[in-house]
Amino acid sequence: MSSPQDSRYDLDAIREEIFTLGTATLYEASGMDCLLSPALRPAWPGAALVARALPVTTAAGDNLALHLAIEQARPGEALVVDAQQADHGYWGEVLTAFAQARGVVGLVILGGVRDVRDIAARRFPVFSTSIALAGTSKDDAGEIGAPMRCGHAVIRRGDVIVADHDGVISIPDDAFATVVSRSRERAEQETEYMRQLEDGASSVTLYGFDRDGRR
Ligand SMILES: O=C([O-])CC(=O)C(=O)O
Ligand SMILES: [Mg+2]
Repeated sequence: MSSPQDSRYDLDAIREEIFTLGTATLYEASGMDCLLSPALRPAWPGAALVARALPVTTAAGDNLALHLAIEQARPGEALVVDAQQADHGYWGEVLTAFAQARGVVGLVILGGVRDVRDIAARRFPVFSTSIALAGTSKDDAGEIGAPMRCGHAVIRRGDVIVADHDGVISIPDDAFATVVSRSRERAEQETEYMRQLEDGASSVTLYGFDRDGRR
C-alpha cells in the first residue's frame, strides 16, 4: 500500500503548481475515471486541497469513525469520508482543531458539516455534500483505511486527492507524475488558444472544425 512515507511524489514541492493547474485540467489530462461526486462543494470560498487520502466509511448519522481516523492519520493526510450523504453535521470546529493539531490537512465528506465560519477562519479545507446542523451519534467505529468506492473512482490510502472550486478528483500515486506532465502540456496549449482567441481566431477553427461543424 502506498503511504506518505513511501511515496515517490513530493506533494509539498508541487502544491502551488497543482492549485494553478486546477482539477478541471488535471481531470481532463488524466483520461481516468477519477471524479468524486459533483455534489461535493467547498465549505468556504477559496478552499483547496492537495494531499494523500485516508479513506473512511461511517454509519449514517454517526461520527465516531472520524474521531478514530484523526487518531490513526499520518501527518499530511486528508480524510476522504463516505458518510452515506446524510445531512448531519459530522464535522465542525472541534474536529477541525483536533485534525490540525495532528497534522491532518483536509476533509472530503459525502455528508454534512457545520461550524463553517470557524472552519473557514482556521483555513482548513473542507469539501462536503451539505452544510447541516443535525448532530451525530458516536456508536459505530466505521471503517478506516480500506479502499472506498465513490462514483466511478476507487480511493485507496495514499492516493492523491485534489479538490478546488470545480470539484474533487483522486489519482493513484504511480499515475500522478504522468497526469501532472500531461496537465502542463494541456495548460500550455490552452494558453496558446487563449492568445489566438484574443487575437480574433475562432474556437471552431482552433478545434479543427469547418464552419458547418465538420472536421
Ligand atoms: O461535535 C461534533 O460532532 C461535530 C462538530 O460540530 C464539531 O466537530 O465541532
Ligand atoms: Mg461544533
